[in-house]
Amino acid sequence: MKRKLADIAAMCGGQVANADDNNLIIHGVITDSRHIQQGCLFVPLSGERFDGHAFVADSLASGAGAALWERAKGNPPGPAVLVDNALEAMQLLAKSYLAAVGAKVVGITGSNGKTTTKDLLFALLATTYKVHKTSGNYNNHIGMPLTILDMPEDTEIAVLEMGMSGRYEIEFLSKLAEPEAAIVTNIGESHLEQLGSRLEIARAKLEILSGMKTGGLFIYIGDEPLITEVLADPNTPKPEQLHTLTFGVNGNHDIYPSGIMFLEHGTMFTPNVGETPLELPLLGEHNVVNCLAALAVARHYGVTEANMKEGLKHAELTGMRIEIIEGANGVTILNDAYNASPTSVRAAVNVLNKMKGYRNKIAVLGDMLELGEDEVQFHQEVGEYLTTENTDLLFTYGRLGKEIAVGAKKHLAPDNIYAYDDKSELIHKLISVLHPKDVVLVKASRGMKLEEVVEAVKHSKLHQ
Ligand SMILES: CC(=O)N[C@H]1[C@@H](OP(=O)(O)OP(=O)(O)OC[C@H]2O[C@@H](n3ccc(=O)[nH]c3=O)[C@H](O)[C@@H]2O)O[C@H](CO)[C@@H](O)[C@@H]1O[C@H](C)C(=O)N[C@@H](C)C(=O)N[C@H](CCC(=O)N[C@@H](CCC[C@@H](N)C(=O)O)C(=O)O)C(=O)O
Ligand SMILES: Nc1ncnc2c1ncn2[C@@H]1O[C@H](COP(=O)(O)OP(=O)(O)OP(=O)(O)O)[C@@H](O)[C@H]1O
Ligand SMILES: C[C@@H](N)C(=O)N[C@H](C)C(=O)O
Repeated sequence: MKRKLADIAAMCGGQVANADDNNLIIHGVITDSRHIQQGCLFVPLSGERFDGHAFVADSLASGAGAALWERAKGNPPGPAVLVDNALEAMQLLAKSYLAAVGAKVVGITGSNGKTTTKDLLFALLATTYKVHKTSGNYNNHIGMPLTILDMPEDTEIAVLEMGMSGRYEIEFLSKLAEPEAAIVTNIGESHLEQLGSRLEIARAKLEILSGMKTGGLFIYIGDEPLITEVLADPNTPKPEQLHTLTFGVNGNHDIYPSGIMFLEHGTMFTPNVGETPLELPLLGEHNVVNCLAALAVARHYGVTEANMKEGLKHAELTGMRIEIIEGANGVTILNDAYNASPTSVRAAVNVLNKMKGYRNKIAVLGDMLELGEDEVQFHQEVGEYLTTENTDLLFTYGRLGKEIAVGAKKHLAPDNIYAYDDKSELIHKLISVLHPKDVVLVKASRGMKLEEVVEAVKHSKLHQ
């Protein structure tokens, strides 16, 4: 975003203070004083550890053109826009800027697959339009506004990931961004602790309808009865003249794959709505499902089949989502360490199941967080999902990971199950049994930071 200081004040309902020149041109919005860019607007947010106001003077000294400043904090230390609440002002600024740019918005939510689907949709649309997308996982009440404020002035379509861990968070995001099209990827168990039930998760996800434009397009996974139930509920806020499309792997959806071939480093399939076989640079049937949702939106915006095929070839995917890493030591790693829930762990194990020609299939699984009171049962059920078909050796990490080991005893021999509370001990034992022809799946919730295991395995010298 590039605007005059006075215009920024008008856009966010603030007042300019301490400025020599109200027409000072501001480039971009930054919330971290450690990453100031010359001429930016510094926005002081209050978080769990800091109040950003403490860094306003430093930010201005480092080159920020101006800062938002909450009136309750007294006099600003330099050029500022006075507001009541910096975060709310930043959100309002984002909404105003989005309206000025006039980009069409596609909102993406769901328990799993938001980031992957966002990356795939960007790849498809970018063959035909000027597209902006959420970077990384910037999908909440701070990240999405920052994504919008980072959007180039000539953006035609903005693909915005909308995350939540409580009710009405997606309603807020949807009403801020006013999507013309929206995707719900699935209803899993993520953040069940806060929502209490999968029905509540479905209700939270379908809040994305509440801000949609009239005549908008809602695309959702057709296999999920909870979505169908909430969509049919007359109390679910939705726009006038809403169009809907369903996607899924079996045939009774609007868009489905008419054939899936699992390759070594990707997946090939032909969507029922096209003639052209598409090659997806991702493993797993679940990623074919994600791609179907993206294809539905791309078709809606007139992207040709040839461009879709080309777009997928060049898709830039966010790492740590079943990312294939070929270690120098010959070990193949499936780095799925970004996050985990029962649904996503099963999806990853299904990938392991289809991998052939490896000496050992090794699963390194850790705690799945925020699952609520049934967390032990969820972990044991994941353990029971492991069989000698999909897993030769199981390593678990964490208090709840131990429960995966308990469940795994249903099908795996006890000698093939190793449970650890200490990550370095797990790594030491894992490396001692690794062989160049092994494949290792690494997966747990974000809070478990299992990427440390990935790094260790990637760089280890094997003993065998
Ligand atoms: C506010 C903020 O951005 N904080 C980030 C910061 O945290 P930190 O611990 O450093 O400090 P504070 O938050 O207390 O700092 C307040 C501000 O002060 C700034 N500051 C600090 C020190 C300093 O020297 N100078 C400064 O200017 C600071 O920059 C703050 O602005 O850094 C952390 C590490 O990088 C960040 O993790 C933290 O980010 C918070 C958590 C955040 O929400 N960031 C968003 C931009 C974002 O989108 N992050 C996503 C993750 C989003 C997410 O978890 N989504 C959920 C679903 C939604 C759940 C929702 N209920 C929620 O609350 O998020 C999901 O499941 O996907 C990301 O980073 O991936
Ligand atoms: N459709 C799906 N069904 C099940 N698991 C999925 C699906 N899509 C992605 N996953 C898995 O879910 C995890 C998160 O993927 P991704 O980051 O794309 O989703 P997300 O919704 O953005 O996640 P988060 O809410 O944790 O940020 C990864 O392990 C990925 O392999
Ligand atoms: C990414 C973050 N919002 C998240 O999903 N948290 C998981 C449950 C974790 O903390 O590991």
